[in-house]
Amino acid sequence: MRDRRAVRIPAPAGRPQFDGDAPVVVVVGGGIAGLSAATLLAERGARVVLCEREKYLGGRVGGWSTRLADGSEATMTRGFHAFFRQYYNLRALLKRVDPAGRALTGLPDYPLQHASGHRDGFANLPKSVPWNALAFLRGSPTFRWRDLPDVNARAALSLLDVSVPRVYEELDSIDAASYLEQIRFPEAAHALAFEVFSRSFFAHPTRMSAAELAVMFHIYFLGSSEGLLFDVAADPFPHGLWEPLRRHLTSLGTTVCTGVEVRSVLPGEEKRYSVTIGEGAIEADAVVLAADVPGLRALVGDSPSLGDSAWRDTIGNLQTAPRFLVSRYWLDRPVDADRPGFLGTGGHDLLDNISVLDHYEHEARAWAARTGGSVVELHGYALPSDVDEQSARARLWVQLTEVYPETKQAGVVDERHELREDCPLFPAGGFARRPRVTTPDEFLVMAGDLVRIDLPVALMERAATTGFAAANHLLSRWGVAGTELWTVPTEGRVGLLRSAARRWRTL
Ligand SMILES: Cc1cc2nc3c(=O)[nH]c(=O)nc-3n(C[C@H](O)[C@H](O)[C@H](O)COP(=O)(O)OP(=O)(O)OC[C@H]3O[C@@H](n4cnc5c(N)ncnc54)[C@H](O)[C@@H]3O)c2cc1C
Repeated sequence: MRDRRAVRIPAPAGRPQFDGDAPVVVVVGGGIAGLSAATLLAERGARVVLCEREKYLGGRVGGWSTRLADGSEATMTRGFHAFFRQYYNLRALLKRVDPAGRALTGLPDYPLQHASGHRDGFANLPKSVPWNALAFLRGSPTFRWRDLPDVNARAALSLLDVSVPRVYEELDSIDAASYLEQIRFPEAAHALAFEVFSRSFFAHPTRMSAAELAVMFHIYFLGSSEGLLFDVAADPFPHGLWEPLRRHLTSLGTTVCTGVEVRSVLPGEEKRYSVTIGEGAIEADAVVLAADVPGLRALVGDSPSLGDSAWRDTIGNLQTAPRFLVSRYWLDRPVDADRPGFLGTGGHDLLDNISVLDHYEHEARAWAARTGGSVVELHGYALPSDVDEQSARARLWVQLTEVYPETKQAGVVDERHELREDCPLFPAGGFARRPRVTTPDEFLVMAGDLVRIDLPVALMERAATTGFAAANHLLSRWGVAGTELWTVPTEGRVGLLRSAARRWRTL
């Protein structure tokens, strides 16, 4: 159930559908942002062409078939994803093809384990703020009451009064590491809760905006009653999520093209744009750019008449976070039965989390039941530039054996590794320069987790929210109704804490 204080942004008004005047819209990118935009536009009757460079949909949440050394067919994916309960807009997208909510399944907790042995969790906390935070503090071995006098209350209070977008004015100029130092949280707490968060943005805290970290804190701690509990995909992403959505789109008349790269968007002859796709071109009335950072930079670079020079500079200056490695192992024996489906890890050299897929995903569970083995995935984010792929793989494996010692004896049936560098970086001072949903061209819009929208949403939910917002913008240009959006409250929800923070701010 949605937080009762969640905020509804009403749908832009208009006629319910296009009637005989449907425009052609090309959506560039078949990740969550592109799929959200394409779905809403197609549902309103636009003639949508969705173009995705990879052979699969889902972007960074995509997956593909692979044959393992033992002859089994398996699905490799871009890696474990947590679908938090406050991802209202993403869930609205998935509901189109999964009305009963079977595609996602809950994990009981979000356990975090530090190399020193401390372990925290978020299960069984009260739902209301601030009792959830107080109960967490009471039960946490990492946050000890006796450490609290050392905390810089003034700096920490700004976390209690996060208001979006104001928090970007207050904190975007400093990086997350400096901010964490100002707060002076106990070291283990700092490493566990906050570095884990900032690394979930694929960046080391020194390279990430403190405002982005504070927004995460708001979304998952004090801003929403859903907290840090999440669901995972019960089936590999393509089977459970994206192929059903592809069928939904096709049934609405959308042309879904995978394995094709959009190379440029140029002025059209009969319509506003001519979109170059592979060797051909399509004339379009509007374009949604829902590509990742490298794709956007290349596409805009090859589309000289698109936007204006300030906007083109913004796109040209977008940065990606450092490389990250996802390693999946099919092992010849199980891990201990009490290992959680997902474990966040802190204080290790490269390892950020471990998931045991056969503990929650049907396909992996079937493979494990058939072979007596297990399927384990390791993530290492923000890899240092001097670490090559081979040594990153080796170090992640060693760290797995330290956290789950039973894997020392395991034989590897097969393994797959994905080393990528395609997540956006949100550096300190970068907020004002982020691209927005609207662009200097009225019928060119943007969507994606890199796109600025002044709501407390992040990652997959930012992708879905900006995707719907981009479609809303185009639809309202044509006088057609859009969709409502939802978000967790845009500011701290406990009046007392908010006024304390404000008082400190004015001192
Ligand atoms: C390992 C990993 C773990 C993650 N874990 C979580 C998590 O637990 N929770 C969470 O909320 N988020 C998580 N994320 C982040 C999440 O995956 C992203 O926020 C989200 O998927 C972004 O969606 P998007 O549509 O904005 O971009 P993308 O998924 O990157 O989609 C952009 C698409 O555009 C395509 N493209 C680019 N250029 C072109 C072109 N010229 N022509 C055609 N197509 C093009 C790309 O191939 C890509 O498919 C994780 C990411 C990774 C990598």
